[in-house]
Amino acid sequence: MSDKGSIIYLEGVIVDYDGFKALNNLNFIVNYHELRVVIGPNGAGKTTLLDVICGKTKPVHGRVIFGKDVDLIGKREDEITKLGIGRKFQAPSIYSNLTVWENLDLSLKRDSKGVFVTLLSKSTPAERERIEATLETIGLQEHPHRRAGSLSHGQKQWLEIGMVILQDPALLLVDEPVAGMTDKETEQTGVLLQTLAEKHAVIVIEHDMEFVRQIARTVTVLHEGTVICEGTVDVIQANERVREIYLGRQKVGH
Ligand SMILES: Nc1ncnc2c1ncn2[C@@H]1O[C@H](COP(=O)(O)OP(=O)(O)OP(=O)(O)O)[C@@H](O)[C@H]1O
Repeated sequence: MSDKGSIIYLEGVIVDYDGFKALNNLNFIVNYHELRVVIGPNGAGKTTLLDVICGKTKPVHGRVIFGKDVDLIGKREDEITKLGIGRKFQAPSIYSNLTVWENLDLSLKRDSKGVFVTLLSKSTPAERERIEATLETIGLQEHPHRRAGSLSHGQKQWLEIGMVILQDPALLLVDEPVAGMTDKETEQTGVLLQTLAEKHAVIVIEHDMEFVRQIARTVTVLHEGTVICEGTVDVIQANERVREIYLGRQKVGH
C-alpha cells in the first residue's frame, strides 16, 4: 500500500435506522500520517462513522475506500482489522489477571492458538523487541510485570492502545481516549497520540475541547450525520454554524 494520498475516503455515506439517517450523505477524507479529531454534539454520528469504517455498521449508500482502492463495503470486521484498521474502544478490554507484558504478548500473537498456548510459547527476540518498544511508547516500561487489573485507569487505556498498535494498523480509530483520566494522564495521552501519528494515521473522537486543542491539527465537526466544518481549532471555533450548534449544549473551547 503506497502511503500517499488518502488512507480512508468516505463518499456519500448514508446509514439509515428505520428512516432516521445517523449518517446523511457524509463525505470524509483522512490522509496518511494524519491525526484527525472528530467532534460534534451528542447523536451527531461520530461513533457511527467509526462503526462504518471498521465494518460494524453497513451503510445503505455510499463508498468507503481504504488506501488507494480497497472497497470496505461488504467486508467483515475481522477482514477489515486484517487489512490494517485497528480500533480502541472507550472501555478497556484487557486481561486484568495477566501482566502488562502478557497482554501485549497475546495481542502480538493474536493469530496463535489461544491464551495458554500463546503464553507458554517462547517469544522470539524480534517479538520481545517489539513489545519492549511498545512499552516505551505507551509509557509502561517500568511496569511490564504488573497485573493489568492493578493499573490506573489511564495506564489501562495506554495498555490497550499498545495492544492495538502491536497489530500494526495503518489506521487507528480511538473513541474518547481521555474520558475519566486525570489532567496529567490526559496530557500524556495527547503526547502518545501525537507520537503514534508519526507512524499511523489516527482518527480520534473527542468531547474534551481542551484536549482537542492540545492534539489537533485538523478538526472535523459532525452534526446530524454530516460534516459542517473542517479546519484548525481556531477555524472551527470561529465558525458561526458550529457556535450555533453548540450553543446551550457545550461551550466550544475556551
Ligand atoms: N442501532 C441504532 N438504532 C437506531 N438508532 C441508532 C442506532 N445507533 C445509533 N443510533 C442513532 O444514531 C444517531 C447517531 O449516533 P452516534 O452514536 O453515532 O452519535 P455520536 O455522535 O457518537 O453521539 P455521542 O456523542 O452521544 O456518543 C443517534 O441519534 C443515535 O440515537
